[in-house]
Amino acid sequence: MDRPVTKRITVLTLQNIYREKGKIAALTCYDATFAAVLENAGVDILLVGDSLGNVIQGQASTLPVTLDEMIYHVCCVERGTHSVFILADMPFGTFQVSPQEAFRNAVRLMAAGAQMVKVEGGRHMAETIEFLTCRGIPVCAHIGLIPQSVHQLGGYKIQGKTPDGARQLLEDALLLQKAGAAMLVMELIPAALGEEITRSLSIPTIGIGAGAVCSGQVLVLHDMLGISSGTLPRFVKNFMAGADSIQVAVRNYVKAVKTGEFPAHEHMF
Ligand SMILES: Nc1nc(=O)c2c([nH]1)NC[C@@H]1CN(c3ccc(C(=O)N[C@@H](CCC(=O)O)C(=O)O)cc3)CN21
Ligand SMILES: CC(C)C(=O)C(=O)O
Ligand SMILES: [Mg+2]
Repeated sequence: MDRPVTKRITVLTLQNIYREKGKIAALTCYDATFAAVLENAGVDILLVGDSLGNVIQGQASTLPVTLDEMIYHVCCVERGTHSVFILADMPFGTFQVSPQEAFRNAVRLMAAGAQMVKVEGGRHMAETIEFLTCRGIPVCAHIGLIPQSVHQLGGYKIQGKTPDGARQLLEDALLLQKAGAAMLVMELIPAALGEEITRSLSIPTIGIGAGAVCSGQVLVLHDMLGISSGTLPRFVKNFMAGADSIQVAVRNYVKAVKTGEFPAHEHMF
């Protein structure tokens, strides 16, 4: 017999958690050992994020990360796990030129073991999201602070602060859902806007600095383990404080997300 296509949590499992109003706990992950720890601790989604440029490679931004590097880390995470859902970032420059080029590049991440790809950007990504979705590749959209545009945004600043900015982000979210996005990451936006977008959509929203009323939360693994260098964004909580192992810290994160205890007021804007 063939190797089973997946014994994993699927996009349907995520939709079920969402429909039953449960919370989705996601963390970034880049290697097989952490992947096994996170899977055993009950994390629902492992995001192989291009934040690996920062935390693995020591880069100043996510911009230098290549598709081949992303593929290598997706393979590592896939090998370390058997049940968790694997989401992979499309790195800078691999999906912006055309829907066709985005499809070719997304295929390589899916072949490496990703179950969904994530693309940064608002309404201008709608055509690409529709192109991929219609051809069998589930897509997670990512709006708000989009780190690949850091040089355009002028820093890692909160987005959607003005009434006009907030309205545009809500419109983006609705257009990306209409284009077929299966999920939406919202990064660094006011909590009230995160709530408004979450209530306006019928797909799960995953927040990072987007307040408590999201369908789920994500953090960079190294940030929540308290081992990242430099000053951390306010939305980060160190779950190693008061935990005596990484396993316990990750379990506490999953519990805190599922109960709605994280994020608390001090992690919001
Ligand atoms: N380790 C790590 N964690 C991340 O969350 C992360 C990365 N790397 N690399 C890519 C981007 C960059 N991110 C960042 C970086 C800095 C802030 C930050 O300092 N934000 C300020 C907000 C400033 C404002 O109010 O506008 C903060 O206080 O949180 C936020 C997100 C998120 N992503
Ligand atoms: C912070 C999350 C959402 C991400 O895109 C990444 O880790 O690259
Ligand atoms: Mg990313």
